Amino acid sequence: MMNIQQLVLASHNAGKLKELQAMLGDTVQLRSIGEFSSVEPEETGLSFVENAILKARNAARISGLPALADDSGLAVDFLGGAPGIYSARYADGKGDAANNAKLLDALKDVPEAERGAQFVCVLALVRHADDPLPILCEGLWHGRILTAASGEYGFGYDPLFWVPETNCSSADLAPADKNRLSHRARAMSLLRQRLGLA
Ligand SMILES: O=c1nc[nH]c2c1ncn2[C@H]1C[C@H](O)[C@@H](COP(=O)(O)OP(=O)(O)OP(=O)(O)O)O1
Ligand SMILES: [Mg+2]
Repeated sequence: MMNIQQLVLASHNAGKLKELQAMLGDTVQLRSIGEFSSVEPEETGLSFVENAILKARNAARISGLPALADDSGLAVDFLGGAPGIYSARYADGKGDAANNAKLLDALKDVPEAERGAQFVCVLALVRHADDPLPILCEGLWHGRILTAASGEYGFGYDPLFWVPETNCSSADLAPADKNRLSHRARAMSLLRQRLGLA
């Protein structure tokens, strides 16, 4: 459908770059937007889709390359879907450790049966900054929020996300296993199909 050898990844998150590049293999080279600019666009959208498109357009504009963006987050049932699109900013930009501490606190004394959550990932690919037809793919990953952190791999909320199918946290999973099961893996599998790479 589209022949892309080089894509700029519209993300300043090294964890995403690593995972997405591993999923794409070596037919597509992902270049980080960090090579072109250190300014992060404000994520003003009200949905994962809007923020993914906004980040992709911004990266395509800055780099002159086709751009892929990943907007993702954690939607917790007990919190009505929060932090959702605000996951990265949950503890006011103080980073992953503060986000995780705030989440544990928000779910203090909440019983296991009410600790359901899903990771959400939307990938948006634009051929150029003004592309009128971005390619959009989404993936969900269902799990539960643990009562204490576990695991060393991954990034973000991984130490708190219990994965039922493997009976461990997503930070306990070896990277190759997370990259087969995750919300990002599901979205990327759809994107590969759309691009004729599957
Ligand atoms: O597989 C994951 N494992 C653990 N945590 C995750 C995952 N996927 C997303 N997350 C969390 C990290 C961050 O708190 C938020 C994404 O926020 P999001 O704005 O999409 O990414 P970001 O600001 O880190 O980088 P950027 O916007 O430059 O791509 O959800
Ligand atoms: Mg962000």
